[in-house]
Amino acid sequence: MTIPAGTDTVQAARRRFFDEGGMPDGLVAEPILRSWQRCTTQGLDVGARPHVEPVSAAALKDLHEQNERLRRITRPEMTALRAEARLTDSVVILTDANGLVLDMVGNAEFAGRASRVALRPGVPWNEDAIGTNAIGTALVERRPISVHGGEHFFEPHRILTCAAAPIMDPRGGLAGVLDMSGHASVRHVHALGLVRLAVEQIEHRLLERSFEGHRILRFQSEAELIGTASEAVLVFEEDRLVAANRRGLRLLKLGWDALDTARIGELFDKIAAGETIQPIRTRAGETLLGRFDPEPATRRSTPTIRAGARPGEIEPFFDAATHTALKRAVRLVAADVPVLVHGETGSGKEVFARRVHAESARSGAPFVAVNCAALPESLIESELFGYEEGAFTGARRQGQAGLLRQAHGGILFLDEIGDMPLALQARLLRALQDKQVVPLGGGAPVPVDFALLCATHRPLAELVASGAFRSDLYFRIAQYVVELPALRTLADRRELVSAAFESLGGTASGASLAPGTLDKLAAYEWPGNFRQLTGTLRALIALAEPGRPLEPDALPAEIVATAAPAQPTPTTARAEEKEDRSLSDVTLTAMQEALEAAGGNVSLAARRLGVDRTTLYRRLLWKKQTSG
Ligand SMILES: Nc1ncnc2c1ncn2[C@@H]1O[C@H](COP(=O)(O)OP(=O)(O)OP(=O)(O)O)[C@@H](O)[C@H]1O
Repeated sequence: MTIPAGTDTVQAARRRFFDEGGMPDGLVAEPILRSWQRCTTQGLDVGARPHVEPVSAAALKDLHEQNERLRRITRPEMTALRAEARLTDSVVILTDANGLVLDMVGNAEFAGRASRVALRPGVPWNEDAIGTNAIGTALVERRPISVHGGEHFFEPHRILTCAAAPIMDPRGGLAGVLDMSGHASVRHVHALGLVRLAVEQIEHRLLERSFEGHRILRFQSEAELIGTASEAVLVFEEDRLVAANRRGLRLLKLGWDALDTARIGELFDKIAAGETIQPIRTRAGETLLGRFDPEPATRRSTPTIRAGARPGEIEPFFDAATHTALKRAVRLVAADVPVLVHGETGSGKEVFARRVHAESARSGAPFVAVNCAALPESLIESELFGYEEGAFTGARRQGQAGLLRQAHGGILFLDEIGDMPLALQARLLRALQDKQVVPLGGGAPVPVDFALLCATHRPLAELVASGAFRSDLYFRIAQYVVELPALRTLADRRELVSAAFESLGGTASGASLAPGTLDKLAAYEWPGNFRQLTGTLRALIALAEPGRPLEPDALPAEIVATAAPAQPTPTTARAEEKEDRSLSDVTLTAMQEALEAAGGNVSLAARRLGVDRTTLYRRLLWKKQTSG
């Protein structure tokens, strides 16, 4: 049954349940009602203020260290969803297995509001303390859930709309929760779909990295899904099932209690050993397709960080100019010439870099991607250069080799290089020049050999001019610059949308786009570029109902509102004038102060001043020239 979740309905349900002590049957979803019941049974007072007890900064630091693996494994999804969250005025949250918020990224303004109701790092959002909320309730229910406005137990939380999914480890334990939260006045229709897909990727990676050397069976109803994050996976020790992903258990109608007890012979008719995909028959009589991973002894040694495309990633498409740039970049990498990839966020800089790696002679060695903007400044140095035993409090016993050394033989991809702190730029330059790494805490220099690709969405040359980026490092890394186009500049977006829908498995899964929906998608300018396009299409595919084309009302509001393709029009010019006017109100001192406070980060300073970045640049350069 679909539950209408309008404000009035929820209010009626609240009155019935909390004021009259009755059952609001059919007025709220069952998981919400179950949660309200749990909260009242354990004595939470709906009229009181929620009891919030944040941990201290030191305890949060410890928790970050304890959850280092989880944080590292979820980083790609956090980064991808962060861009989505910025576009939808929301935040992405990672919690530990107890619902304690470890990290929060996304829209800074909403993060500020969320923090007023204690939705911030260091605060546990479990049901016991906070009442019904997506994080805590997903943990209890052990399944994805969204909690909107007044469905939250406590009154102050009605400003939130949250979608969360528990991250399960391959042994059936809870590893953490991924959540997207925004303001309840905006319904984020795709948030739950996005969070679920992200968690599927995370769980897949958790499993991949945990069971090397075991017998691993991968299966699905369609061969194309094997090898993607949508595959079902079972892990056996000898013939005993020891780990699985959720899809693997679901396809066999098993629960987590099957681990350590079920034997392969009880689950399937005899499966031939071998690495090729073959039909396999479950004991329940269903025929699926599957294959075993190569035996550990015959397996090539796997790099620490996987090469090529990310799991579940689609085959990228490139326009003709980008395709030519790709071929050139492959040749330059072979000649040891560093390449800088420039493009707006989501334009595919990392995808491009991975493709260069896949097509290069270094494809058999690791591709190590480092997002310089995602790492806290204090961590970048130790992550990149590694450290010796006991280099600092909290350092691991045996020290750590660092990412530069992990890239040995392969490609090091420094994403968002424009965000690297100045002090570290000097250290990086030295390592690149000397082709050796000196770990933190001393120790002998270690020679390294990797090809370098860097990427940024920021105008590096201008950062050099404003002193925020070292010119010597710039000339070292930007010997060849590839400019990736923004999607709005591509002439045929209709073809692009159709190809992406196909490639994401939309058609194969029985989904289709109504003509009006395709028109809207093609007319939209995609400010988040490929990331936003693929994210939106993935969410649409997840929402599709068999046999019913997706109508425009399934689209996010900003896409529905799209009219004819927008060209740079007088409106844009007017907007620029307006920005210039608002900037004239900002004094030079305020500009300089904002720039200093932002550590030389012009984008950040511009955001804080509420003006466009390029306009701020123009003013700064103009000021430089006129003051000699
Ligand atoms: N050429 C492409 N073809 C198809 N999909 C793509 C392509 N490039 C990027 N994508 C999709 O967009 C997502 C974002 O790509 P990527 O991480 O490479 O962007 P980016 O430019 O590095 O973004 P950011 O600057 O925000 O880090 C990818 O996960 C992928 O799904």
